[in-house]
Amino acid sequence: MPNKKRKRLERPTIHPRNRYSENPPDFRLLASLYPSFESFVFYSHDGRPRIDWTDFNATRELTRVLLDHDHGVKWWIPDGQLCPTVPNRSNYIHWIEDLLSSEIIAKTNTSQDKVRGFDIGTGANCIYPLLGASLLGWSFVGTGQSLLTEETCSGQMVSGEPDPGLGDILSEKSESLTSNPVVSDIMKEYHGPPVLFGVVKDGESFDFCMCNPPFFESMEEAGLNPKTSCGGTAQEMVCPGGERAFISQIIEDSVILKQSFRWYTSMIGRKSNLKVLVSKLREVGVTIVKTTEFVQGKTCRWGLAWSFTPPLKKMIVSHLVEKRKFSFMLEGLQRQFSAIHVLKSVESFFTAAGASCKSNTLSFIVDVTASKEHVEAILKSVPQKIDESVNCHFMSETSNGSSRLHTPVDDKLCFHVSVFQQIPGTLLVRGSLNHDGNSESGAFSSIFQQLEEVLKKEFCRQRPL
Ligand SMILES: C[S@@+](CC[C@H](N)C(=O)[O-])C[C@H]1O[C@@H](n2cnc3c(N)ncnc32)[C@H](O)[C@@H]1O
Repeated sequence: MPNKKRKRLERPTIHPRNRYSENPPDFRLLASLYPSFESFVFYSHDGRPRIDWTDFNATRELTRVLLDHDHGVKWWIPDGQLCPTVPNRSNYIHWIEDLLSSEIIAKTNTSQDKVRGFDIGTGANCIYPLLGASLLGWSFVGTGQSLLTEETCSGQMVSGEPDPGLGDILSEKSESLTSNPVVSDIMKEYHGPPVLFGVVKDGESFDFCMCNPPFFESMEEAGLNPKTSCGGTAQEMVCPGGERAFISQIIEDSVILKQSFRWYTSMIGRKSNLKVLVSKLREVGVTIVKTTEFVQGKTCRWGLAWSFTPPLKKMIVSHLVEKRKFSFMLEGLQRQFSAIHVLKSVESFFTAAGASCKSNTLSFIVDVTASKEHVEAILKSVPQKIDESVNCHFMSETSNGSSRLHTPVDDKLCFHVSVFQQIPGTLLVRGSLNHDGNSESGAFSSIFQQLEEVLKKEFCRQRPL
């Protein structure tokens, strides 16, 4: 099979419970049912019905008819506001549903009968509360600068009578979005109105929060995709520092609010930001991190979730996927460096934490033995504070649902790291555990990720984001 094709097949796809996963929207049927939509549908040479994705009116009409036809929701947004795509946004809702039903962390007593969510930045379109309520019966509190005035927002939700519950799903909090002096000292990158801390009331608790953040730093950056027209005003799309600053603020707020939310989650638009934010979570002492990829057509986004709720250890064991070998590439190696420099740096990385190392410069291998204390020292070697009271478990989820978990090591860790030349300017670094063991595998994975960051910083040319 040609490489390109195989790659496409291996990509994660739409969430299996997404109602459009087996049956994508049927434009022909919708056009026959909704004359207002019919005028946007045209037929290509092969007879397939299409719409012009660069036409805001067409995408808005599609969203309107899908919400009406498949969710019983009457919906509309004014010209130019951010227009959501229903199948895409449903993926995030189903992922949260997975998190809530998984038994990775303890259930809390916030989880009464009805799931209670908090939508950061509901926007004029109110899409997440609408989908969460219509698909799963959840209730929401929503916040946002561009949340529509009460009459428009509730008008969107209740005018279609099919779901009487929808009127209750959203209580608005936009009035809280004034600057808050209490939080100003913790805002390092983000300089906007409060996000969670200062907005959530004392004693209030939620099953989860979710966020589709203002992704961009400027409107120029936001207008980069000429192939679609989803609208979006500056107030909806832009914040100083972009999504990285915004989600960093959610993380900092979560450190204060801790178990007020069972799960903190956010969508992320750039993979490079995912890595940075996962590192940040590692620093602040969360108990668990989960990541996922949302793919829908040509759009790819990432989901990040974390919690301060204690993990259920027994359940965690069953989630473990043992892995003894890890590897990464060092691409764009700066000219003056070669495999030997990298090998030396690998050795210093481990000896600096007290681990013992034996290098073989002929075969480009370093043998490492690290005690529990050395492992802890390596994991703490990231600058900035770490909450030492919490054992950290980092999980990432791949398209096939497998998970990686990083638990503290019980005894000592023995492994070797090899450096291979791939092509000029590119090295492969591979780490292999010398023996089996689940907890070793978890800790080793964390250490290896850290090693990757350090080596990339030291040896690779930084690409502009
Ligand atoms: C990309 S839009 C997402 C809108 C909608 N949730 C969606 O998925 O289409 C980001 C939203 O965050 C809002 N926002 C910006 N700063 C905020 C803050 N400090 N608190 C809450 N919402 C904020 C913006 O006004 C905007 O509506």
